[in-house]
Amino acid sequence: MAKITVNKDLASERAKCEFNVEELTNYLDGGRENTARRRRMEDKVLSVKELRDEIPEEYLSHKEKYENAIRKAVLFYKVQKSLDDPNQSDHERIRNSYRSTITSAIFKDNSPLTLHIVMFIPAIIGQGNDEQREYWLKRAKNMEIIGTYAQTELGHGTFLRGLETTATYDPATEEFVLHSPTLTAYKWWPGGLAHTANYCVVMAILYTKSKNCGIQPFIVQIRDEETHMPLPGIKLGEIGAKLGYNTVNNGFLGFDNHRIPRDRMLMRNAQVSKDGTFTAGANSKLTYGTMVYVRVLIVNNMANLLAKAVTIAIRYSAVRRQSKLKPEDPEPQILDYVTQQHKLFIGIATSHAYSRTALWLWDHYAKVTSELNAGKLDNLPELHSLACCLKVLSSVDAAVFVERSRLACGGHGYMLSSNLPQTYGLVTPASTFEGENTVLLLQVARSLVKAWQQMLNGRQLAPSMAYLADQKQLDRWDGSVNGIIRAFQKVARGKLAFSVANFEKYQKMGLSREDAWNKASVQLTAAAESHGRAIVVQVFKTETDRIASSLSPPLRKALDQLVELFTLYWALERLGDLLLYSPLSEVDVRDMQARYEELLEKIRPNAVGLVDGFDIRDEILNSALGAYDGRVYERLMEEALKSPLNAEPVNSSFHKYLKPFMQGKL
Ligand SMILES: CCCCCCCCCC/C=C\CCCCCCC/C=C/C(=O)SCCNC(=O)CCNC(=O)[C@H](O)C(C)(C)COP(=O)(O)OP(=O)(O)OC[C@H]1O[C@@H](n2cnc3c(N)ncnc32)[C@H](O)[C@@H]1OP(=O)(O)O
Ligand SMILES: Cc1cc2nc3c(=O)[nH]c(=O)nc-3n(C[C@H](O)[C@H](O)[C@H](O)COP(=O)(O)OP(=O)(O)OC[C@H]3O[C@@H](n4cnc5c(N)ncnc54)[C@H](O)[C@@H]3O)c2cc1C
Repeated sequence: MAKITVNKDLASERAKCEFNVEELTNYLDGGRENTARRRRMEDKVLSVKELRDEIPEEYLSHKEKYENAIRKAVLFYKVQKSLDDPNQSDHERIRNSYRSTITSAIFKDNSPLTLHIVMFIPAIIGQGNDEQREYWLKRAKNMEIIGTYAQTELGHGTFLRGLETTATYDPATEEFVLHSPTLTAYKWWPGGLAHTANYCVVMAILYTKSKNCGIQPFIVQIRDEETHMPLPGIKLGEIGAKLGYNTVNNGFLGFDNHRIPRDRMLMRNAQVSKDGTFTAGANSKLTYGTMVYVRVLIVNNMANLLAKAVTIAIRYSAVRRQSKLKPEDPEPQILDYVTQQHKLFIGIATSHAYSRTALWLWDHYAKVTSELNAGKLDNLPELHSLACCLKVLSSVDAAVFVERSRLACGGHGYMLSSNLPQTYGLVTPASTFEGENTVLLLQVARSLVKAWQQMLNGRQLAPSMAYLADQKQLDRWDGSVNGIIRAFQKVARGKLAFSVANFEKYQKMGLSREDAWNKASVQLTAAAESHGRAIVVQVFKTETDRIASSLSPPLRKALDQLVELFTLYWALERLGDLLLYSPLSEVDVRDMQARYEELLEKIRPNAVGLVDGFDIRDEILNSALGAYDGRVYERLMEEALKSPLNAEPVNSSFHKYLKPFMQGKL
């Protein structure tokens, strides 16, 4: 293997690191064997030359980008399949791939098959009865059919009960008639729907015996399996260029009285019999299960995307020298500016926080799902609330810290060759898809208000809300991590109490329950956000303590510093709340600030080691600024030279427009 020359600043950063980077990687992967397995997979995928782009994607047309993405998606799927361990359960397969970011090496803007894997197959698993699973899963898993999840419409994304697509049962032919009565009823957004999928799970309002039976899932063929032409009665297309996700092939879909057989309604929960009799499921919200599943996955996805962005920005900050700290000294590495450390170290800590939280949530999800399969529904409301609030917080924080990483790279962060703009394009839609964030916070608030009433009635609360029942005030400020976690719980409790009181006050003033809720909703969402913060700091701390206990002291110390930094960062961000709901004094604030600055200083020598520990290969980072060797300037120039405009010294537009214009001839 050719020896790589590493930028000397990066090399000296690596020499300074106080812990063993490989040990950190193994910790993040969940063990040495998992690291080895992940790397083997990466080696294998990256050895396929055809999966690499000859021309940078950004110089392709919209159409070429899609065609190139499809070409690679097919090949990538085959390589992945050849590495699959058939003995793993679906749960293990997903859990073991939580650190896999290899997809990013192939697609800068995500794959057109994402929805097939992430929603179509899970919808069949979660919504299909045993017979339907048997038939459709085999076809979907073998890629004999490609599907997507078609729920959102042009006129409605959030309000599912307001969907306009109808599925009307016709007992005479034992078929459902799918129809889009208006333009706003057109399905709009589903990934892969435009030109990739030939099937989809369509969420539509079921009518049988002239009764609205609510939203139900239907598996619908939309294109001919041979010719790929849209079937009669189906209108399909692409929704156009977007901020990101441009290779995901998001589409629209309209139905003109399109008929499908009765057995195409996914009938795990609710059923329609041949004569049109509707049997409701145990809980109508089980129909929303696919969304819960994806919200859980998003938390992990956000942690990985943030790890990518912060790796790029930290390495760049070690290489980049700018301005002067002291007049007599040379220009320092920008990483020596404490403001730069403040911008970036929180990104490292946040990625750790959400990757720990994601695993914790995934295990919780798996437990509740197995209970649901056994007919026990008691823990569904808590799971829904947790998935909503952790999806919201992870997506908001990832978007903020990815963008901050980009800004921290100055002008070069604006270049597509840094891969930071595209990474932002991948994190920011997560605040909207799978439930718009404000709307999901309102769902969390709804569950908190309910819990509050249960507490007043002396009933036991779900474990993640149990802290609400602790009525004891904090008698003194305890600035330890555990002390701050308790203070965050007091904040969440206090804000909830305040918003419930106002909600009730507005009703007493004569507002309807709905209007009072709307009027109190800014406070309610703030209480929901605080609840989420309390959960994340607590899970981050307890899970790190639990898993890191066997690590070497230097690594343990570095992880404890990240947990403390994360906790202090949010305490300082939320000073107003803490001053209102905890016994925090001005002196305590000054102490916290001093400790925060001390932590930045302690983390500084380990910063490059910490991002190296994420072990994200250059091919995955795809960044001129973030490569392992730190050849930032050389790579920027190499990438610039790939611009098609640099293929010729004089562009034809000079002779056509500029020259006549400058010579007054145009
Ligand atoms: C760690 C492991 C990780 C492994 C990693 C593996 C690698 C995988 C790589 C990929 C990873 C990530 C993928 C990233 C890419 C993802 C691409 C995503 C593309 C996007 C797709 C979409 O966006 S699909 C469309 C999504 N749409 C929505 O989310 C719509 C949002 N709206 C709603 O959910 C509902 O309308 C809303 C909940 C807002 C209201 O519903 P409504 O029927 O009106 O209900 P309410 O009246 O408000 O409430 C009634 C009661 O129902 C309860 N409830 C609501 N929802 C649920 C639910 N889902 N489950 C359970 N209960 C629910 C609610 O709480 C009320 O209860 P109450 O008791 O009456 O109060
Ligand atoms: C990249 C991307 C990929 C997507 N992929 C898919 C897919 O594969 N399949 C699919 O079905 N869908 C998909 N979607 C659609 C996505 O799920 C919806 O955009 C999302 O659910 C939000 O709905 P909306 O766009 O209708 O927003 P709206 O609900 O119209 O929200 C607009 C504003 O109104 C506010 N608002 C709405 N309702 C309330 C309320 N009750 N209280 C307070 N405020 C409210 C929101 O907070 C927001 O500020 C995708 C979207 C994106 C961006």
